[in-house]
Amino acid sequence: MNAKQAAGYRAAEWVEDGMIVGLGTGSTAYYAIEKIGQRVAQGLKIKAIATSNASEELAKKYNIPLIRAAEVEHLDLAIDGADEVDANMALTKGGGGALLREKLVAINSERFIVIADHSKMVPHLGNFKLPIEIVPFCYEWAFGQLQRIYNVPIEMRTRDGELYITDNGNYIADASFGVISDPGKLSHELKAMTGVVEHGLFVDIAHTVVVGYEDGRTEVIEKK
Ligand SMILES: O=C(CO)[C@H](O)[C@H](O)COP(=O)(O)O
Repeated sequence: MNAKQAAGYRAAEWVEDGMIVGLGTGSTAYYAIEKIGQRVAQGLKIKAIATSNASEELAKKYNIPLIRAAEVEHLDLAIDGADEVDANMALTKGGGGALLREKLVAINSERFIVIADHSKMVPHLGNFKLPIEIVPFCYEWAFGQLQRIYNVPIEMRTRDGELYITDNGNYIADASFGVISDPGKLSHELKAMTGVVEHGLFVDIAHTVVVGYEDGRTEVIEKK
């Protein structure tokens, strides 16, 4: 058992028969999906929506029935990882590039459970580069605007020497803010920029955080 596995497995216990569940993305969400898959094999009856092509493949591997958004009005539960979790349960997400689908699923879930190994718990967001998803069309303009407004190091994400393309066909710029003193304000500012599709700040969205430790212990933090 490692810290990510401890958190993922613990969160999977919240899943109950009949639920519609959002499946997150990343190495911690992997364990939640694995445990849900094991429970499905034992007879648990749920339906799920995956937040990335990778998680969809994983769900298929574990025979977790997938459902389309048109078939449901909302989700009962979503479980997903995070890159940083601050003292107010605000998050940075999107290290794995799935932030847009992850946010869409999280805000449409009755309960959003974040799973994180203890290293993700921070006093303030900003040490982890903030992923900002931007449209490919004239992306240089949105990128330039971000640089001019915030005057912090920002780089276009690449993979194998090419610009990284999200599951939605967009690009990602990663911004090093250092300390984000007001995540709510920054979240609104970024959302208002033309060319920005979404960003990785999740403010007032998480209901529960499950923190995992190397010895297999977990700590559950509920929103006040
Ligand atoms: O937001 C995400 C993907 O877009 C992930 O949840 C986040 O990057 C954490 O990943 P991991 O569990 O692998 O540390």
